[in-house]
Amino acid sequence: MQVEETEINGVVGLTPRRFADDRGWFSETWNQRTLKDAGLDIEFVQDNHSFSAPKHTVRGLHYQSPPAAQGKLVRVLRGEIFDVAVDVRKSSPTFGKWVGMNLSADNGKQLYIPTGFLHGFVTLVENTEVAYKCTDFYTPECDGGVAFDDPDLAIDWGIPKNSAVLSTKDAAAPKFADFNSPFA
Ligand SMILES: Cc1cn([C@H]2C[C@H](O)[C@@H](COP(=O)(O)OP(=O)(O)O[C@H]3O[C@@H](C)C(=O)[C@@H](O)[C@H]3O)O2)c(=O)[nH]c1=O
Repeated sequence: MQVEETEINGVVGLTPRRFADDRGWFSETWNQRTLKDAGLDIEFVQDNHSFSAPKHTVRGLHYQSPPAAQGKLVRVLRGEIFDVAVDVRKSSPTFGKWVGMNLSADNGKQLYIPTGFLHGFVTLVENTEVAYKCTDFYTPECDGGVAFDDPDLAIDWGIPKNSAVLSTKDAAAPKFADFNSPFA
């Protein structure tokens, strides 16, 4: 397991080893003990899988408030995404800053995003499937969002202006300035 720190404390890139042979390859995509040894002592309770048909589908930026805050371990089963985490921990020196990583079926990379972050991704190719493990259950009453293209966040999604494909909910998401972070 290759562990890659990012510019934001707590957000970590992980690349599990792939054992190649004539058939293809084998990889442990999640091993609690290996991650504990790497400093990530996490318990997951829910696995999610989403499929996005159009290229440039943006899902995010999303969060669940405490007591249902979710840490997420994200990877791509088919296609490619640019995965983004925005630090919204009020006491963090990097509050409001974002970090992004290309995750693809080919590169096998994973991004761990702890609680206290907004999370979103853009698909870079058609028919992209994303899988992620969560540390708490889906709790709609704690669900919230912030506009992915908020100028205050200035996230470089790497896609042409106005090309994002959004859900109705995400298209109406509040501004970052109107978001009162629930994360201490
Ligand atoms: C997230 C989620 C959604 N749903 C349902 C609610 C709704 O009817 C349908 C689609 O939900 P959404 O539009 O919220 O799905 P989506 O926009 O894919 O939301 C996800 O985006 C990424 C970026 C995340 O980080 C996730 O935590 C989650 O917020 O699925 C569940 O049943 N369980 C879940 O865990």
